[in-house]
Amino acid sequence: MASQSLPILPANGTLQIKRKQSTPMMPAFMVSAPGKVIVYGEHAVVYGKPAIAAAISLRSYLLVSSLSKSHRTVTMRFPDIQLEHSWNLDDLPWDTFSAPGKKKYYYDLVTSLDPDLIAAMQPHIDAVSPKAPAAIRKIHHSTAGSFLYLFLSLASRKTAPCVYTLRSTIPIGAGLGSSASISVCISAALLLQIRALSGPHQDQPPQECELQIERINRWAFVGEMCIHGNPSGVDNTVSSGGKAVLFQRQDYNKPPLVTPLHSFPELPLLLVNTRQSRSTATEVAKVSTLRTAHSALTENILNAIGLVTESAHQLLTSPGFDSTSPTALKHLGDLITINHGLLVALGVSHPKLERIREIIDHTGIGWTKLTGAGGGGCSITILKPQPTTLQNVNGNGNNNGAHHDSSSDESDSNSEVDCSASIISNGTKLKHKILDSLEVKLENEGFEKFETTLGGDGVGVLWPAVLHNGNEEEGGEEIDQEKFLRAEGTAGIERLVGVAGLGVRRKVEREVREGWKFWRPWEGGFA
Ligand SMILES: Nc1ncnc2c1ncn2[C@@H]1O[C@H](COP(=O)(O)OP(=O)(O)OP(=O)(O)O)[C@@H](O)[C@H]1O
Ligand SMILES: C[C@@](O)(CCO)CC(=O)[O-]
Repeated sequence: MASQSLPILPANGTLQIKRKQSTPMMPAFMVSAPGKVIVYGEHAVVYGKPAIAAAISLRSYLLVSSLSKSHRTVTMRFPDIQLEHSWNLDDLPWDTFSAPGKKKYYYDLVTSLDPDLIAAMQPHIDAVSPKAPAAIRKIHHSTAGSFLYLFLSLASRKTAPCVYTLRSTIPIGAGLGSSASISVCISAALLLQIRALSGPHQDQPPQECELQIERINRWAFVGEMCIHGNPSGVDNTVSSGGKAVLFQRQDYNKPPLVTPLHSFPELPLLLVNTRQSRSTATEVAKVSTLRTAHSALTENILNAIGLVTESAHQLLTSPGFDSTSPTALKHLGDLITINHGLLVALGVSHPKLERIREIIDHTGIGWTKLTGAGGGGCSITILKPQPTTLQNVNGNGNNNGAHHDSSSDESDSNSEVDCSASIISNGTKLKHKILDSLEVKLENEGFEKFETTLGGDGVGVLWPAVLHNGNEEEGGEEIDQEKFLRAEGTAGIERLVGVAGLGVRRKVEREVREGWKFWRPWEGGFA
């Protein structure tokens, strides 16, 4: 593996490539970007209200492998959706994308898709999975459209033939920003390939770091537009920058207001996937229909959601905010409950989301809401520091607002039995026991549970795609396409790419990603 440094673009914008030696091909490299949860404010954010969103530790990974010039192809290998397709580089509509008035540059702000460019691209999208069933073809065409629009906008006829292999640990279409995460990966990879990004590297000033993230984010937004039409941009913003943000987009012709929330606590989070698929576009359209039919009412609900977000923001940024204080956590938790109720009123919940909330409420372990577009997808639960007191384990209290109605007796009695059995002095053990019994119960009903943490890193780069695993002498482990494709499940992918994931039961420590570099403006630049 040729050793080659990341391209360096100095502040004055003149491109310099710092290389040990010139090599005919770029080394294989990887980029990775996180999923997100919207903690407060989904749907209302589409109508100009603020939302708070945070990165999670589930991520997408894109491996970029150059081919020799004789290949003349660009290939997507996206096994998560069983998509594999190659285009001949010379057949693509470069002329249309580079025509005067059409050509966009890496530093441009693109806020809408150009119908002429979409039309020029269409025959090449139609050629993708032509025989697949309609529902699958639709998914393939969205992803391929997003990839090709970015590729044709950022690359050029002279771009080296390449294979882009993508795998993600983020459940797709579950409200966790899987599409934004892949758009961020594609945008970052292409910008790195055309050398429009510097770093992340040592001594990178925070402003430059922010500029790089913004550049990736802008193009990721274009990718998001290809996948779901009218995105607010919140998902790609969090996926690019990581941690948590207050996000507001009042004018779609201008960049959104994004305020990083450095004080956002690294909260343990329980994520439950209904496994009920839905499309963000459909859920967003539902709210739009409701808004037309019941405009004043819907406007009030959207305003109320905006107030929920503002209240959380006020608390999170108040002097002396302490995320370990039970009062502060209860405030944030109450807002989760209220926000969920308002989303129910907008009609974007689903019986399966309600069932999950009911099961979790009965354990008293935390506060639950749907996250993202709803209509299925995932719920999030912010965990209480000490989930269940002796009092409510015994059924004498209900500190969670959970309705202990006799119709859900089964979950009640189960959790009571389980909790009673584990009334031990150590609250952590109790929490683990509740989480274990919850997992079984949720799985029995066909749901999938993830334990994760809020507020991690944004986009990262592994350049070249080699992990040293503490042993420089052996030259490291190269991540090639076949290894990457063979890695089994989330654990296999994370092991291969060098990520030690975090769960709610582990101590909150910085995740270990050997060789990976991240733009971290909140730490003064690079890390
Ligand atoms: N791992 C992946 N491989 C290929 N395409 C993907 C992958 N993950 C997401 N996509 C694309 O993104 C689409 C899902 O986007 P959608 O916006 O519906 O859901 P989401 O991004 O997971 O959730 P939300 O936007 O509500 O947070 C898929 O249909 C597919 O086109
Ligand atoms: C439903 C929505 O608010 C969040 C999707 O994760 C849509 C958007 O912001 O683009």
